[in-house]
Amino acid sequence: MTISSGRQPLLDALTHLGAHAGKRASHARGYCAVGHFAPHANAAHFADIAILRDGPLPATVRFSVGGSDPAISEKTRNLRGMAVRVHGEHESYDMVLVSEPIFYAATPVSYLSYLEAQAADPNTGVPDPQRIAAHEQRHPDTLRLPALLASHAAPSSYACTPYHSTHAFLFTGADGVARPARLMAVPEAGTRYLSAAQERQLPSAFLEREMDERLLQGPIRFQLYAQLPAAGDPLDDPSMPWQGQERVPLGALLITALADTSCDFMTFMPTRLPTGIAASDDPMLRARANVYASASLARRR
Ligand code: HEM
Repeated sequence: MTISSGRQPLLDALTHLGAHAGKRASHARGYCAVGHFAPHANAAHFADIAILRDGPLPATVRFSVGGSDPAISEKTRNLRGMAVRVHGEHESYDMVLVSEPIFYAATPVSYLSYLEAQAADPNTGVPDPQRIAAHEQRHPDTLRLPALLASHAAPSSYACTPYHSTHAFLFTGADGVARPARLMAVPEAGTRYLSAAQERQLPSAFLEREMDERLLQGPIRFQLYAQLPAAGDPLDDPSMPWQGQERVPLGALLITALADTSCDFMTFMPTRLPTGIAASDDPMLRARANVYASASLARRR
């Protein structure tokens, strides 16, 4: 069913892979949570913005499973998402993060080719292996994330995986200098993937109940960091892992309760940034701004 306008090739390609009317064209399965963000005492040195100076601020969060199918099994070895909006007094800050340090493609052209290669051939009902092979030869950047996802089982909980921005952003510090960094959220519960037995035995939907039970013990915590690049780490390619090990602590994100469907019609925008944080020249990040705005409009129709 058509939910796209036809003016956004990337959105059209995602939609063609099976988007459902009224649902997100990507990360369709998910649910909402609420909590707050407590900045680290020194975070404003790194990024001189009100959100990092003020006390704990309310946050709306959406956890999701990648893909366009709202009924996708939560055991699927694909990306998990954590979208966060920190509600500042004057500005909000959206962080749209995924459970691996890299994304599918280096550029919008490469991502479009990847999505088109995954589409079912109308004659056979399955993707055309020759088209996939031709795509992979032209765009080897799109091989990295699928290999990483296949190398381990799905996270055993939304609370037990790190999340990453994959893009670099520019953070302007108290000294007026803008420094590139990627965002990462590190779970205090540690990183845990499903065991082989859990992959076989768990029902396809288990994550919400797991979170409900976990929240009975208290808030779920993530430490948010700015990951700094090492020399040579690319600032404009989310398909490449960074070697940089240095991290600046920005604060703690606490999830206190699940919130059902309250965020369903919110659009978390990777470019909704407070003054003091700017988008980098990453062409994927630039492309996302238009796509998410169009997707959101289409979803509300
Ligand atoms: C040009 C490349 C990309 C395109 C075309 C794209 C497209 C989309 C679309 C259409 C949605 C649904 C938006 C809505 O209806 O509100 C979405 C959601 C999402 N995307 Fe992307 N995306 C891209 C790159 C990325 C990257 C690099 C990341 C990694 C951080 C990412 C992570 C997510 C997450 C976590 C969601 C779910 C957000 C939510 O829960 O509301 N995407 N994407």
